[in-house]
Amino acid sequence: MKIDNITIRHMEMDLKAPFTTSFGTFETREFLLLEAVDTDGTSGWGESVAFNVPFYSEETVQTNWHMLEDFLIPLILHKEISHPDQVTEIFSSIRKNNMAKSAIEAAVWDIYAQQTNQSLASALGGTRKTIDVGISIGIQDSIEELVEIVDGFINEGYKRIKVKIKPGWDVEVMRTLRNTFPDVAIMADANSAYRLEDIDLLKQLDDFDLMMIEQPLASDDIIDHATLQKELKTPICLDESIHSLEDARKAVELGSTKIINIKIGRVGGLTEAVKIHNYCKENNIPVWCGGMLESGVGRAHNVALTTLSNFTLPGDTASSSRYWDKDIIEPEVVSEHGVIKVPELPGIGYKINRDTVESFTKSKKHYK
Ligand SMILES: O=C(O)CCC(=O)C1=CC=C[C@@H](O)[C@@H]1C(=O)O
Ligand SMILES: [Mg+2]
Repeated sequence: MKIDNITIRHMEMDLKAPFTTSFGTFETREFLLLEAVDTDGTSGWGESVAFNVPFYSEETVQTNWHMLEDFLIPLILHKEISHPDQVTEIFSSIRKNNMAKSAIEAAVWDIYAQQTNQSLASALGGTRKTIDVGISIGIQDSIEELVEIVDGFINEGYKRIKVKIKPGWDVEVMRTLRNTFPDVAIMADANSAYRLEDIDLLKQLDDFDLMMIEQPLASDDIIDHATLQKELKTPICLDESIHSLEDARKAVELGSTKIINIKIGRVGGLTEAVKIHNYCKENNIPVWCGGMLESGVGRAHNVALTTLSNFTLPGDTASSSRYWDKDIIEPEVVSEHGVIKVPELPGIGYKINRDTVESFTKSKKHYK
């Protein structure tokens, strides 16, 4: 395989409903969409999950464009690639910038799967033909509103409910949800909104039989999470703290986490995501696939990754229609009763609607 040209598109899609986390509210989703074309004309697609603001991680749409244009694209264009695992090696001189790297790496995986006439799921070693999925719900204006939204998604059959928490929107919220929905799988995601001093408050969450508390403490911490996990009954799940297999190994060995949320962009691509999956499987740490309000391209990659055997907990990959009036792929990702059928066509398995892509394109640039 040899990448002949790459097109980057700065996309902006309106979210059907604002999504609020402990670090802010999104009403639209800006992101970079990347198309890589092999010398034989095969197109592969990847999506960077970086936001337009550096609040989830230090990467943004703008930093991504700079890294792709000035460093990553020049490293990979016209280079002979025999397997997508080589992309991580090709990029090894570039520090971090994982979301920018993963946009290209995921597109290369898409090309490879098409050229080897297999689904991306199979190319990654996945075996599942369907995947169970949950839903992630942002912070609402009132607990009553949240209860109504949760009720709706439970009726749609989502396998687990993830709600955002932050100081002032936590214990009462989770108590109400647990009292209203005694048998539903519920988890909380704090996005680093707490400190170790909040330990007494966080221990109150142990009363609600949550599946996990995601990233309660600082986004670059594993030490305080290890201290906190010793005090909590509820398993801690790390998201922002885990950028690589090495981060995962250290966190598991320290006892900082009992579950890991794998996000392809956060860890630099599918190759590293599979390595983290395999390590966690060997160490009896269940994993699930986190979401980043992706378009259908990133959503398709998440579906493929979630077919690997140790993705035993429902992830965030809900239906396209949860986020978008119209997605950029056909068919859209559809979850029926919390189950998504894994496409078996070669590559990501969904067709890109180029007209819809153009309609959401703010700007684009072609690199040969
Ligand atoms: O529905 C999804 O795509 C998941 C949304 C979600 O929970 C998140 C998206 C992006 C950053 C965070 O706010 C949060 C997460 O940490 O998982
Ligand atoms: Mg999270």
